[in-house]
Amino acid sequence: MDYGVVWFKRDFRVVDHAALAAAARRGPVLCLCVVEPSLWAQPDAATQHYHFMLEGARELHAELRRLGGRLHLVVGDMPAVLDRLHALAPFSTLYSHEETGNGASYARDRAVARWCREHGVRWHEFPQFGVVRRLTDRDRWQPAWEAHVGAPQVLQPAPVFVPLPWPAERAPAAASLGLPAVEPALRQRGGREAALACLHDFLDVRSGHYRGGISSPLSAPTACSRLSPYLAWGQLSLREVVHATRERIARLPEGDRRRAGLSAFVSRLYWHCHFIQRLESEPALEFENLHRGYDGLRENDWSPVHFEALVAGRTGWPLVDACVAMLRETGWINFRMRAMLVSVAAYPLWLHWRPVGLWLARQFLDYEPGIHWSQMQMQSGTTGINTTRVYNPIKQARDHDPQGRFVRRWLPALRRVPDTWLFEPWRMPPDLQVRCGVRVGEDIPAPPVELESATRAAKSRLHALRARPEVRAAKAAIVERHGSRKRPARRGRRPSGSAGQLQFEF
Ligand SMILES: Cc1cc2nc3c(=O)[nH]c(=O)nc-3n(C[C@H](O)[C@H](O)[C@H](O)COP(=O)(O)OP(=O)(O)OC[C@H]3O[C@@H](n4cnc5c(N)ncnc54)[C@H](O)[C@@H]3O)c2cc1C
Repeated sequence: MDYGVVWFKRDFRVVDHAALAAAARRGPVLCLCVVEPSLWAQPDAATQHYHFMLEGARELHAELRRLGGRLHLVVGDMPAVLDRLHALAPFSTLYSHEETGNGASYARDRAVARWCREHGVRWHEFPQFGVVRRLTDRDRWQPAWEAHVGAPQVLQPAPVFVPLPWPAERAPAAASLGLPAVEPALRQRGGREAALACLHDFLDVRSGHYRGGISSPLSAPTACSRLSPYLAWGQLSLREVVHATRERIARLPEGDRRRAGLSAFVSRLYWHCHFIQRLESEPALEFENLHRGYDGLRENDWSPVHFEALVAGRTGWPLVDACVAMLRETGWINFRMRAMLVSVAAYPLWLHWRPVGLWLARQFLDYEPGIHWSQMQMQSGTTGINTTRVYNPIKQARDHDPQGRFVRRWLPALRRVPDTWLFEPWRMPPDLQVRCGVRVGEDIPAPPVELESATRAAKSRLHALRARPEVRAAKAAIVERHGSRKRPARRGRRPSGSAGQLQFEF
């Protein structure tokens, strides 16, 4: 009996699942979730990702049980799994969503495509986001995004299920995949139920605080949607979220704060796919500068001392260290604080984006390679098409945590530091350090570099490179291939130094 294999990757849901629907329309289906040890051994993989994925898989399994089937979990590298399955129970078609993942998942997909060709199996892949495979013209991207999110959700015909021809396997423990034991104690939980609760809570209530609430690390945890891990792991479909949001906007009265919040939120969903499209079109950007003219800028200056201070949350700049502490406990921080962390790493600490990005990929529960690596490069100044954005952690603290509530929550030693010294505690006079019982260099670290001069030196190195004729000349091609067309600059009147998505505001 012929059947189709539905391969669930980062799309653990039944709702709006094009691959499952297509397979079920054609005949019996076998639903597969493959734990691939070689992917979990990658340097961007983390225990929290694995557990979040399994939480989603468990709920998907329960959902498929209600439909009369099950999700079969198998451990092994995908081509080997397909070999085994095909030998025991031949099938003619493989169904999945397209994935724009890291280099290892891209190589794996190519190996699967090869396997399919060699075994006469058709592989049908369906877009999961508004990302276009083999996009030839960036001008066509925005209408394609709108067409994807505006299309009706895929209706699910009742599938007929086929069992796996070998006994059920258990998910391996994270440790046996080489993943560390620790994960953020307060991270979001995976699964469709938590995802829907998060979505509706945001649509109903929290979106009223989105505008004005997303920048401060104090208000952002509730003002932001917090949907990123559910989108990254496909426990919600992007289209489902856009539809629910647009329907809600249409029902809200004029002047309701949620309307503005939800409109701004939809534009973030557009950026979500815009950045993933960059990696889809340029897979090398995970490893190489998007603008190759910036090669050599930081590669040869790696400072383990700076990196260790950052990762340990011991840079001495309170807002930076508090963000690292929050990230360690929760697996999430807001956009502005992510950008600030990377900016501090890239400018005063002069660290290359790749190792910093690997560390952050493991810290972020919502790690989405396309957004992540594009943002790492943008905030480090190596895309060549974005304005240099440098976030001063002292100014950010004054603007977004003026009373020091955030830094004192995450850095207990600062609770004893008087308000006057909160933003620059390393400057406290020695007698005051004794009186408040906080010694710089012991209870709190001193910054490894002087912020202003180190940032100034970093910026001038970057600007010197950017001014070179060959670097300037190569910019146009990158804008053409990757620049956003959302708000095009008026013909012949570009603000100086701008191109593509310079108007990207946060
Ligand atoms: C260095 C750096 C790395 C990042 N890495 C990731 C990542 O791995 N995964 C990830 O989902 N986001 C990443 N972001 C973008 C952004 O910080 C997160 O999407 C956001 O903080 C997630 O919280 P939220 O869902 O509550 O966001 P909301 O503000 O509620 O946004 C809604 C959704 O829009 C998308 N989105 C929001 N901001 C952006 C943005 N700037 N670019 C692209 N998409 C956006 C996300 O899917 C998000 O879930 C990164 C940002 C920076 C500066």
